[in-house]
Amino acid sequence: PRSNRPKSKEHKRLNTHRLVLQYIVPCMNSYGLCIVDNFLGEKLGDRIVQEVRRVHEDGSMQDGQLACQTLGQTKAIRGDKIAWVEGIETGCHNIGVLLSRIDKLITFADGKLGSYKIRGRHKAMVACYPGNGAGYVKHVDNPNADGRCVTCIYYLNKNWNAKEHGGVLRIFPEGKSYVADIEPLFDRLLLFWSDRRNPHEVQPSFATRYAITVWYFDSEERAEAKRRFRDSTASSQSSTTS
Ligand SMILES: COc1ccc2cc(-c3cnc(C(=O)NCC(=O)O)c(O)c3)ccc2c1
Ligand SMILES: [Mn+2]
Repeated sequence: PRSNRPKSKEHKRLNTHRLVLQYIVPCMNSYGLCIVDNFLGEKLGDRIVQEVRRVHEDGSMQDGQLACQTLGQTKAIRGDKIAWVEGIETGCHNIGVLLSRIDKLITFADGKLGSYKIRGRHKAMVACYPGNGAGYVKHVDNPNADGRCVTCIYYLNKNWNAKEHGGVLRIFPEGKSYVADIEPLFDRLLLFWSDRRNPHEVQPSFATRYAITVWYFDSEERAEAKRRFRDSTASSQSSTTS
């Protein structure tokens, strides 16, 4: 039957083109955030989950930030644990495939996402919220123009039930009367502007919660941020030597 005919390369390219131009671009420019469900399909999604689980079980994730240290009580709830991955490491091939698929979306969208010129990105951040009730307090990813313009998060959690497991990402779009509650569902891709337009929080998670985040740079803002950083380190050196 047609359904399992291997999709020709051209067929896939046209699908991506349509997804970007008819959905992602207009959605980002209107709402500043956009959800794509069933991004890669179950087979590839499963392979990525397996690789992320192994990264977690191998102990390659750094301990998360101190989520909360109630005074006196020694037990500190640690937040998300993370590992930075390029996708070329052994055992991370399918994470690499995910990154190249997101890169393709961003490349197709280039010049149409706001007025950004996207020429690069961070390594991927593979994150695990251990399910001990830790979340992530309300924050802005890029509050001070460090160059990051779009946050892309790929979620990996099958049978996630927010009523029971929590772990909802709540975005508070600046100046809007509504909030966006996003469940970290398997094979879901979320994109949103990284700056102050999108403060957000991860609500306490009560089951292991995996996500892969990539931040894309606007070339101009990134270059400017690097200049500022160089000047600040140069001036601090001169002050110490003088
Ligand atoms: C300098 O070293 C580090 C190391 C780790 C860092 C992690 C974050 C971060 C930011 N945002 C989120 C988030 O919003 N997740 C939303 C979701 O999972 O649905 C998150 O999980 C993690 C930010 C800065 C960091 C700097
Ligand atoms: Mn964030």
